[in-house]
Amino acid sequence: MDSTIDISDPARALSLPHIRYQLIRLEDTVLFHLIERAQFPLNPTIYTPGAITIAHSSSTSALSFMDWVLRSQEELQSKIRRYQSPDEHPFFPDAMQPLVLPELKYPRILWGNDVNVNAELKQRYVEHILPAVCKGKKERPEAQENYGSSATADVACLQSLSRRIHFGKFVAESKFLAEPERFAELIKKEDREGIDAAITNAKVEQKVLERLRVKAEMYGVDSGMDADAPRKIDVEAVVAMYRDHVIPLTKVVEVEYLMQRLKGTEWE
Ligand SMILES: O=C(O)C(=O)C[C@]1(C(=O)O)C=C[C@@H](O)C=C1
Repeated sequence: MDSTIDISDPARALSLPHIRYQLIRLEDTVLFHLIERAQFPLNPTIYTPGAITIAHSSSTSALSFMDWVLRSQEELQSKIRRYQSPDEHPFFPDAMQPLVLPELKYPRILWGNDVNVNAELKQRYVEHILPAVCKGKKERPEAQENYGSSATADVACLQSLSRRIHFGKFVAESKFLAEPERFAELIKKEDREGIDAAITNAKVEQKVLERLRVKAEMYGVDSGMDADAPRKIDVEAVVAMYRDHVIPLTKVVEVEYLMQRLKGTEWE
C-alpha cells in the first residue's frame, strides 16, 4: 500500500513543515469520508455486538456488524502490506495475516514503539463523534438497506482518523530531534505533563480548528444550492471532533511515543 509519508527521504519525513502539510491533507480525507457517512442514518444496530447475526462466521460472531466489516477489511489489507507502513495501525492486531507480497523494507524513521490508540478512537467514534455528525438524522428510522454502506463509510472514517492521529509519532520524533536534551530529561523523569506542555503549540491548534471550520462550511455546500439549504455535514460537530478527540488523541500518541523513545535501541 502507498504510504503518505515520504519514506524515500527520512530527513524530509521528519521535517515539521512536511508533517504538518500531511496533517492538512488528511483533514480533507477525513472530511470527505465523514460527509459520505453522514448521508445515512445513525443505524445504531450495526455497532451493537450480536445484534446482527453474521452468517458463516463463528469466531467473530460476538462482534458488532461494523467491527466485523472493519476486521475483515484489515485481514485482507494486512496481506497487501497496509500495516507494514509506519503510519498505519490496525484496530484488530489479532486479525493480521501473512503477506502475499514481498515484505517492504522501510528506512528507519521512528523509534521502536507499540503505541496504538485505535481502541480508544473507535470507542469515541461510536459513542461521541458519529452521533454528533449524524445529529438530526438520529430520529430518522434505521435504514436496514444502508447497513453495508454505513459500515463501509465507517471503515474509511476510522482509518483516516487513525492515520491522522498516529502521525503524532512523526511529529514527536521531529520535536525530540529538535530538542533532545530537554525531552530526554522529561522522559527520564516520566513527566507526562511536562512532555505534553513541551509538545503543545496552542497557536497551531487554533489554526487547525479555524481551517477545519472553513473547509467543513465549504465542502458541505453545493455551489448550486440555496444559501440556507441544509448542509451535508454539521460544521460544529466536525470542529468539536477535532477539538475534543482528534487533537487530544494525537497528543496522547506524541507523549506515549516519547515515553518509549529512550527505552529500546531498535528502530522501526
Ligand atoms: O503540529 C504540531 O506541532 C502537533 O503537535 C500536532 C497538533 C495537532 O494535533 O494538530 C497537536 C499538538 C500541538 O499543540 C499542535 C497541533
